[in-house]
Amino acid sequence: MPDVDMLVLGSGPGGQKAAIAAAKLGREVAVVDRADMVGGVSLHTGTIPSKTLREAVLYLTGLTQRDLYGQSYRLKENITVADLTARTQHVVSREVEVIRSQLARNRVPLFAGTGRFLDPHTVALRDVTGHERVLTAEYVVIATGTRPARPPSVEFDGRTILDSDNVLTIERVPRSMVIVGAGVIGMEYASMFAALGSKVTVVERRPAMLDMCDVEIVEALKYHLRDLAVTFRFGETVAAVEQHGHTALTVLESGKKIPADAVMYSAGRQGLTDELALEQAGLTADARGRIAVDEHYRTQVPHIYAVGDVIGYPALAATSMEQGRAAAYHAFGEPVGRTHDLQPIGIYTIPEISFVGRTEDRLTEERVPFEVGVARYRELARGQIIGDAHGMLKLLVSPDDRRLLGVHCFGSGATELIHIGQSVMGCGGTVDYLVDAVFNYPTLAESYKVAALDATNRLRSLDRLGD
Ligand SMILES: Cc1cc2nc3c(=O)[nH]c(=O)nc-3n(C[C@H](O)[C@H](O)[C@H](O)COP(=O)(O)OP(=O)(O)OC[C@H]3O[C@@H](n4cnc5c(N)ncnc54)[C@H](O)[C@@H]3O)c2cc1C
Ligand SMILES: NC(=O)c1ccc[n+]([C@@H]2O[C@H](COP(=O)([O-])OP(=O)(O)OC[C@H]3O[C@@H](n4cnc5c(N)ncnc54)[C@H](O)[C@@H]3O)[C@@H](O)[C@H]2O)c1
Repeated sequence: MPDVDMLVLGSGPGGQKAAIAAAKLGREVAVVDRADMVGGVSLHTGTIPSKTLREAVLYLTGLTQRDLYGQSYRLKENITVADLTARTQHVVSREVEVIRSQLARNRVPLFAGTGRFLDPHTVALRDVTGHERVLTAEYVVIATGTRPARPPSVEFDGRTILDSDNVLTIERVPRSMVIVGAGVIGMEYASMFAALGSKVTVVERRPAMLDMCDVEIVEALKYHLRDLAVTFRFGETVAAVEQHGHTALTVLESGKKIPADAVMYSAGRQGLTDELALEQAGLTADARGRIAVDEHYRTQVPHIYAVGDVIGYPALAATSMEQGRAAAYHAFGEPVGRTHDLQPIGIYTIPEISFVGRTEDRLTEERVPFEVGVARYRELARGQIIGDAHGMLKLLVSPDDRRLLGVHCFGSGATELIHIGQSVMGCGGTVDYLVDAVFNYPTLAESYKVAALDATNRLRSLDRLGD
């Protein structure tokens, strides 16, 4: 008899939800993680601290209030790191408590330490003192996440040369900053530091950024960030970063040199699989430490599942949670619905971006015809009230069956608003539902009705031509 039905390695969003789901099905389950990492990267260096920091930046700089109270409006003149991080510690410790108590009341023991395979059903758990205990399990879920990828030639010191882990512990807000990599992490931090008044330069190897998003929205984001003095260097690769006292000099392959108070690397992440002794379980990881899985999150060893960032794209907290639940349900024969195509993406840049479904570019590539309906916040009463003139909602509608193919949102509340579109899409609703629905007024949600009317007006012109 194995010691537990399911052993979960990692207590981030994926691991937590796998464990709770298994416990709710009446199974014996245990979770292993370092005592100081309960809640995972999501809680300690990723989602939660970065979003709490963003909230503090928006509040203290008054950035989003300037259209209302004037361009010089600020809540505080000299914003310090202490001002910015005051809430973070509180939020993180409360969340750790929530996770611990959720696990405890579902009778899921949390072992402090890290796990490594001894064989496909046996894991050695090692705590900080080096003490080891061995646990056997019928099923294992690997939810060990990722760490920032660090090029070996760059000497990270946590003061001037940083990654997204130690950017949270900087001593002062840098006057100038280079951000390497214009992925989601890079652009979220570029937005925050630009809002704080740092002179930010973003260096990105590719010719564009955030290519999963709507092109028009990415253009709008670039415009806003340029307005906050962000410089973009697309199609440029960082060759080296040199430290000169308190200044870091970023050298690009093109020969350009950029001096700055700080450099932050956000050039991808590496799966945390090197300490798992995967070979003992008959598993392997790719060069970026990722583990391959099937549609049920099973690895090539069928009783071992892998979920969350360790399996790669989309590498989000929300998707990791869902993968964890799906893996546990699959292991114990519980049916699980699949909503893969309708996972929303939320990017907390300033302003924020969110979307669900396909982009115009993808639909065009796939030769799927669509019509567009747009609502601009400046034409909504709520947009005027909150002083957000740049926000927009875009619906992509099929002219054949009038269903929504994609919803793209930019500006205040985008990451919340997107769920209206997600629900309509998930229930197979058409644009006509949104035309007929009555929304509270004045709200930003009203943008759905305005965009739906815009789309149907265009569809009507097409229909008339057809007649
Ligand atoms: C700066 C930043 C901002 C982000 N913002 C967002 C956001 O706004 N929204 C969003 O959806 N996502 C965001 N993400 C992504 C999100 O944090 C991840 O998708 C999520 O944390 C992945 O969850 P996970 O379950 O894979 O585990 P993780 O959260 O990565 O945690 C893995 C855990 O496994 C543990 N572990 C590692 N090795 C072992 C071992 N051998 N034994 C036992 N335990 C082990 C680690 O200690 C860690 O606690 C952000 C990420 C970063 C870095
Ligand atoms: N809001 C959110 O949902 C959220 C927020 C943050 C992070 N995340 C997740 O975290 C993951 C990691 O994000 P990320 O931004 O670190 O990685 P990424 O892989 O998405 O982006 C890294 C970028 O760096 C560029 N790059 C790499 N080396 C370079 C070099 N030497 N010079 C110039 N450019 C270089 C790459 O071309 C790439 O565009 C993502 O998959 C994302 O899903 C999600």
